Amino acid sequence: MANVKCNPDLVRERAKCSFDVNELIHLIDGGENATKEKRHFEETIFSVKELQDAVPEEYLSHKDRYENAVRKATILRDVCREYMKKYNYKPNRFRVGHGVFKDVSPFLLHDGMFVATIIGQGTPEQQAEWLPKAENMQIIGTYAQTELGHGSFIRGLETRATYDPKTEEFILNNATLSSFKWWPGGLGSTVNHCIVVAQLFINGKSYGIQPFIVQIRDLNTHKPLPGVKVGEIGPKMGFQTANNGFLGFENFRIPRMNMLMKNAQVLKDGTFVKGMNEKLTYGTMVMVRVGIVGDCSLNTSLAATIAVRYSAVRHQSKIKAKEPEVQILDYVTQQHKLFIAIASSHVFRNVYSWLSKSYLNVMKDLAQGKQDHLPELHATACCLKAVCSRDAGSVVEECRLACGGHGYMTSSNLPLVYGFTIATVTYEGEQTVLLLQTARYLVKAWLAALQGKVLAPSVSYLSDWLKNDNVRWQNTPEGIVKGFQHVAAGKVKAAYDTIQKYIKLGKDYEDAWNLASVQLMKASEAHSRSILCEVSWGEVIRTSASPNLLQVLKQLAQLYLVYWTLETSGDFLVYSNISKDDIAILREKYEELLAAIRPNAVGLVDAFDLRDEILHSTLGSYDGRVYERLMEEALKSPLNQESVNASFHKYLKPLMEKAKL
Ligand SMILES: CCCCCCCCCCCCCCC/C=C/C(=O)SCCNC(=O)CCNC(=O)[C@H](O)C(C)(C)COP(=O)(O)OP(=O)(O)OC[C@H]1O[C@@H](n2cnc3c(N)ncnc32)[C@H](O)[C@@H]1OP(=O)(O)O
Ligand SMILES: Cc1cc2nc3c(=O)[nH]c(=O)nc-3n(C[C@H](O)[C@H](O)[C@H](O)COP(=O)(O)OP(=O)(O)OC[C@H]3O[C@@H](n4cnc5c(N)ncnc54)[C@H](O)[C@@H]3O)c2cc1C
Repeated sequence: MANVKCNPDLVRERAKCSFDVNELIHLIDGGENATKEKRHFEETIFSVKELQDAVPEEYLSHKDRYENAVRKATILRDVCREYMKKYNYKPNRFRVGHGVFKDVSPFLLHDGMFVATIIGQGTPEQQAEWLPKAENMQIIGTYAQTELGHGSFIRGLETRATYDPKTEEFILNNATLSSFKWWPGGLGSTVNHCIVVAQLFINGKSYGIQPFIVQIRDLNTHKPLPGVKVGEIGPKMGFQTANNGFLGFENFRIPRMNMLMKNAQVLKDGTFVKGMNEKLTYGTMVMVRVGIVGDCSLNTSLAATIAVRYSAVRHQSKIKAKEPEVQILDYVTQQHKLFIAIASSHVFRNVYSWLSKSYLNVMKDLAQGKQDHLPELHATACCLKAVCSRDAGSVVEECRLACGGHGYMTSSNLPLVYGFTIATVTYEGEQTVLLLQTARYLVKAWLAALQGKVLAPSVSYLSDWLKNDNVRWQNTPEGIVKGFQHVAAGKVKAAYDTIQKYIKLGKDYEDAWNLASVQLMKASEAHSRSILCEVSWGEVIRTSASPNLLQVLKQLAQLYLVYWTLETSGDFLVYSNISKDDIAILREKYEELLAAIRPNAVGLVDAFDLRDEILHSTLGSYDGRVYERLMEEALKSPLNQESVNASFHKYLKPLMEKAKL
């Protein structure tokens, strides 16, 4: 990239960077070698001509766009397969996926949830049967859980799997419209198999929801099998190429061994054998929620790179009347909009890495029959997924708005990035629903703290606060982290007290919970923010990097802490010992941090190392040829391929002629 002829502003920006951009790239990737491997892989993918679109996708019809996405998905699969064989390298398909599809691959659910559920929910025998076929794409699948009538409340799912001991089969049925599966990615026209989450019935008795692996289309003709009704759900806000679909069954029979039985089993005679914990059936969702935190880091870095580079190139208005128009990045309000995006991406990455380790530890424990840490993992993954996805959506939208009118152009790619980022707020557990899951855990933890019990590490601050809620405020990163814990503890206590108040007024627990649920949700958010602050600050101070880089990483981490303290200063005034003077000091600190980060802004986004092919943006490319690219892309419009459009003769001319009469 270094030899590309760049916009002079970007050249100047790069020259003033105070740290070694390559050092940060290696740090993000996990080492110099990892960067080399990543770049070699990406070079290979993006040099495949067939993966490059001649016409921007947005000009294609819904159908052509889908077919083009499937075409590219299959080529990408082949290239990856060869590459993995040759180099024994497991690539990050999500990163290149943004480049290849711009939007979402119709195989996303195959990779992200179908294969993962076979691994997580299948017995060794079932894995041996299905996994090789799924991994080498002999079968293509998705994860079909949500229905028209139920998504959040999965115990309310209506699809039925009724066991027939005579034939040793399950009979799948969707008797009502609301029971139809609705949303699964790839289901519309791509997949031939599904994980179907259905209510198990044996001898008229319900045994809760269980996962079943179901073939829905003929492998040769791709026709839906008899008894299967399947189709696509139509255009959405984003995810246009994900091929989300609907599905219903009518007396559709599958063999007994198609119930994934790692956790619970149905024996031949219809005996149901309960698993260690029925919530393990929800395991794939926990894994994906962890992954989404990492995805939030990637999505945020895409938007930050586009908006920061554009802001360095774009000149508009003046700060001083007699001086030239400035780069819009010099407006402190612009820095306020954008630097939190850079900082958030680093925070999400660090927290993702921490959360993934917890996830893997809990999986190891579960394999040995230990489930003590599962509730903590579930609670932590829920609130982090909810808050990170919401933050990422807001950050991406702020970056788009920060690009003014050009940010509204599809060719900036910011509308698409927003489309797939904001979807993460809803899928894999709607944000409020997940925050309230964490709130259940927090309320229990609070009760345990009141009883003097030892709490799990992520909530131990509740006990500390109970012992001493009068800690002096300190304007240091550690002091701010403590402050976030005080806010969280104060909010948990207030929500708990509110529940108790309603119970004393004669409400039952469930109604009291609902009445207090705004507070519970806010407590959960505050708990999540305290984890984000504590973990990300902790990771940064433990980072081994050169002094110059470490200084910049600390500035970003501090920016995150100070930004969120100021954003939630009302909470700090209520629940911590912060004073108005402390807030004034933090405001000053915030301005200092923006100024300190300013010279490194372009270097910092360069360090995300997102190739132009991944960014897909007229505004964000490495060379900064913004106006040239905007014009080049505009000229690709089909309306610009003709000097006069047929509508002139058909409609406009007759209209004008009528007006003459
Ligand atoms: C740089 C790296 C990038 C990497 C990127 C990787 C990205 C990966 C992407 C992969 C592909 C992504 C594409 C995805 C597309 C979208 C897919 C989907 O959306 S699939 C459908 C997802 N659906 C949901 O998430 C539904 C949400 N609802 C639920 O999870 C549940 O209904 C509920 C948890 C909200 C409630 O369940 P319910 O049974 O009603 O439980 P209770 O409320 O009664 O709680 C009982 C008890 O159980 C505990 N619990 C609940 N869930 C779990 C769990 N999963 N694990 C452990 N424990 C759980 C809960 O805490 C309660 O405990 P208690 O002690 O009683 O308080
Ligand atoms: C782009 C996209 C891709 C998807 N892909 C898949 C897929 O591949 N497979 C699949 O199975 N599903 C998929 N889904 C479905 C997704 O998982 C659900 O839409 C999601 O879990 C939310 O459920 P819902 O739609 O029922 O929302 P609802 O629960 O109906 O939410 C509507 C409102 O009700 C509120 N609400 C609901 N319950 C409660 C409660 N207990 N307390 C307080 N408030 C509540 C919510 O907070 C929200 O404000 C996808 C969805 C999207 C948008």
